[in-house]
Amino acid sequence: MEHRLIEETILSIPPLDEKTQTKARHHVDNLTKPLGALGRLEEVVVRLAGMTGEIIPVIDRKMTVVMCGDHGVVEEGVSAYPGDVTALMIQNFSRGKAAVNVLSRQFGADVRVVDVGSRLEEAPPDVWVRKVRSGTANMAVGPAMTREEAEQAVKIGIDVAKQLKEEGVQLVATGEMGIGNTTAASALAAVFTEREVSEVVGRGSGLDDTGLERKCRVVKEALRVNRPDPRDPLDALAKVGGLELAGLAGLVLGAASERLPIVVDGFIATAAALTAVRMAPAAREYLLASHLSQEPAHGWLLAELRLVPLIQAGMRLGEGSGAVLTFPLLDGAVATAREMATFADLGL
Ligand SMILES: O=C(O)c1ccc[n+]([C@@H]2O[C@H](COP(=O)([O-])O)[C@@H](O)[C@H]2O)c1
Ligand SMILES: Cc1cc2nc[nH]c2cc1C
Repeated sequence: MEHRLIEETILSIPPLDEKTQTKARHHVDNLTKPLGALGRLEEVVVRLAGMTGEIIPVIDRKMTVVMCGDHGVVEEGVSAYPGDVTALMIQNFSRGKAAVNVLSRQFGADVRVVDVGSRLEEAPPDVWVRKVRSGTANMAVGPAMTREEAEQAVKIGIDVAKQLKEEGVQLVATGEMGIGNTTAASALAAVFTEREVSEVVGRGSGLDDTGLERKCRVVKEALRVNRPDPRDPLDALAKVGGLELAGLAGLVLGAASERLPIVVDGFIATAAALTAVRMAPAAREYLLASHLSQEPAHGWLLAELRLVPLIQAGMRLGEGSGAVLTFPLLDGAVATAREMATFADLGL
């Protein structure tokens, strides 16, 4: 089983439960409000019903998984921040002091930090250390990692999803931390959307104009040197992806196979989700898009996934912060389905 974990997981992703979905639609349509008046919240309830198989879904136990990894390509000067910030932020997550921790506390969710490939040598005890390697290699000169390493990181993500299911988690959010990872996400976006590099590269954590130009050149060079195959998502992940991106792709596959709803965070998390969906189209059905990032290519990735984000707040933080911000909206949506009167209750 172990060596076939990825294939088995892909094959075990069930389609949505259409009967339950139809019943949920019927229930929502009979609530005491004009038809469709709760807008996207209605769609959320109906989709969650199809994913979970419950007419009124229960999503009380939510977990944000923050996958962490470092990027060799940072040595090309593609980030506004030094690579050391990845390790510092892992410690910050562990102390509960990052934005994702604060927002998760605010909205009653938990955070699980998984180090798939940072350069941090000794992680705090609550961090799940599943390190495939200490950072990727510089994709501008060769592949970021081997195919085997990418597979290993995907398997880690699948395992994490299965463990969360066993713990009783009912919804997962995809977070990431990795200085340089918008370069990897842009490269994957170029591969999967076949758009020009200049269209898919943005300022990441805050590059100036010179930095942005340099980042474009580096992504072009990485694609020229590695020639990632758009029909082979694992090849693309290995050559121009990242360890936390591969981990998140695995998390999406694993969560979908367990019928767990997945709230996708920003640009990097969406690039990972699209990679997972290219591996397993059925996984798409389990995704909810949280917000629209400031990164210019995020909208195109969401369009590829046929997802519409719930929030536009000009965010570009990552960590799962945007996904966690949707939790009160999701809870509100489910509460209306659970607690509102129907027209039949009013005798109509
Ligand atoms: O999620 C987003 O849309 C997003 C957009 C820009 C930057 N980030 C975060 O910033 C880091 C990557 O930025 P950079 O410039 O180092 O590639 C990484 O840790 C991400 O979590 C995240
Ligand atoms: C400080 C900092 C925090 C982050 N959180 C996610 N990406 C980040 C990037 C930086 C630079």
